Amino acid sequence: MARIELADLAHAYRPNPSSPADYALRPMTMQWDDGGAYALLGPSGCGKTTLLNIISGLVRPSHGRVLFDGVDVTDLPPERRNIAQVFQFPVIYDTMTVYDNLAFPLRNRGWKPADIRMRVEQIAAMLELSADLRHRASGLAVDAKQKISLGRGLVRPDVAAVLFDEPLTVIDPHLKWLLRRKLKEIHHELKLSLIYVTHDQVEALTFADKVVVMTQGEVVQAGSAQDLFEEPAHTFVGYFIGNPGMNLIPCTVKDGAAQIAGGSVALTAHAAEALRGQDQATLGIRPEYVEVAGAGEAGAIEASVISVRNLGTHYLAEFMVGARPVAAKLRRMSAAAGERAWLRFPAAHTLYYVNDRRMA
Ligand SMILES: Nc1ncnc2c1ncn2[C@@H]1O[C@H](COP(=O)(O)OP(=O)(O)OP(=O)(O)O)[C@@H](O)[C@H]1O
Repeated sequence: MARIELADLAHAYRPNPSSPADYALRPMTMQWDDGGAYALLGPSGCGKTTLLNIISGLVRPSHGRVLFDGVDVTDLPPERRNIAQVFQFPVIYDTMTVYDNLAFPLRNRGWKPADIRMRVEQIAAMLELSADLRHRASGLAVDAKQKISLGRGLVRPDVAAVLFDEPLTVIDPHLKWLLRRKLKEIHHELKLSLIYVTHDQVEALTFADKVVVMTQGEVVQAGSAQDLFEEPAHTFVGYFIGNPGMNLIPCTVKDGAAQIAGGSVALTAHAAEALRGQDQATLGIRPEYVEVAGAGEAGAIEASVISVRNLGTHYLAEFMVGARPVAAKLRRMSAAAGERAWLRFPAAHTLYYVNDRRMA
């Protein structure tokens, strides 16, 4: 296992990039700790696969360096980087048995047959493939084949890291859920460094200890599920994580308050200090923390109720505050669509952004 550092890394597929939009990856410096379980999360086209391929050596970055345990590997080809990579679709030898598929990476490195047997049986048991070890891979369903691919990625204990690029795409939803949990258990047991690429927030948040969120070629936050939920560092993290995502409401900063559509939300001393010198900001609050106040209550914002849905465990209500929609998840909801309501944004859960970055 290795600590992976990306030092001032950037990548453009086109020659002579001149504007930020020409880069598939914008300049980044970051570190992936030895033994960590990471997810790389972001929408299609944000640069996840490019970043993964730069770590494995399939793509050479146009700027910056890649270091494994402090050693510069930027110019090393994939086969000399000691990385295992699992792709979206199974990459296995159809004519071999499941056992031989799993044993292949170990035989290649000259392991003794008895050691191979022990390791293959351990990995097969973890992935519930033990009963299939003697079967030819060609006869198996696609999800069993993908389990073999996962096994081949995990079988070598000496790799710098195992990289997964959307590995559960071909797996049916129920098995997907089980395999995600399994991969997490395997991570705790084998202590491998894992980087798991996905565009699915549930997949990322259930698998990883640390989720690295990307948008438009940029890493905008790396943190635990709780960090991303409670304190999104960037408006993109706010609305991408959560269902529905964070409410983001433009406001005017004036007289110690955030002014929105005729109402005002008092700033804490910390927020007032952080927003000093700004006259415009964006107020962010998750639907989980929006509260309904009494009519005309001090500090409450007037809104119109657009829709209310009873989802069994809670109500999902949509309001309009001025021209902005605001979603709320509420335990109780007495107002109906078309009526007025007053909303309260508790200071402890109200964040402020300027140019998409969190200030307070
Ligand atoms: N070989 C290539 N040549 C030119 N442009 C590329 C190449 N590969 C990717 N790109 C571009 O780089 C950007 C990032 O692509 P990348 O595949 O890394 O994103 P991604 O987040 O992995 O997306 P997806 O989830 O759809 O695979 C996209 O604009 C894509 O069109």
